[in-house]
Amino acid sequence: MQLTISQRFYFDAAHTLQREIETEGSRRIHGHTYHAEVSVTGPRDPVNGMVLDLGFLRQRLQSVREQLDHHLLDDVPKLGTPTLENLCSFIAEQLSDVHPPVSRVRVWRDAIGDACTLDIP
Ligand SMILES: Nc1nc2c(c(=O)[nH]1)N=C([C@H](O)[C@H](O)COP(=O)(O)OP(=O)(O)OP(=O)(O)O)CN2
Ligand SMILES: [Zn+2]
Repeated sequence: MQLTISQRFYFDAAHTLQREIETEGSRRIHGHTYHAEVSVTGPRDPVNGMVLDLGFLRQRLQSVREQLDHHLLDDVPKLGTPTLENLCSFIAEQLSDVHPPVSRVRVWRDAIGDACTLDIP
């Protein structure tokens, strides 16, 4: 039986973005509060009854958060253009050694309802 556990974190960060619409406001440095949810899918360990200790996942998410929170996302190494899409793949890459593996990363901004979901088969 496969089960999915998940954990959320948030970070406040600034960025700029080159776009074809709403160009001026996006090009200026501005900030957002981002929320992220990371899911891990796997079987339960028969001894401890856990897919993965959520405390372990929390520690890993804290180290990802430290790379993003109160940073200018344009300058974060390996992130690329600071879009929701690239934030999903950056977070997944940072957690690529977690076992059982990360099955989904979701990043969203509550203020305007924007969201991106990366499903990892
Ligand atoms: N496919 C994507 N499209 C857009 C992304 C993205 O990450 N992926 N990101 C943006 C921008 O971050 C943009 O700043 C959002 O701008 P806007 O819709 O104008 O929202 P506000 O900055 O006004 O929102 P507040 O959070 O209320 O300040 C655009 N497109
Ligand atoms: Zn923005």
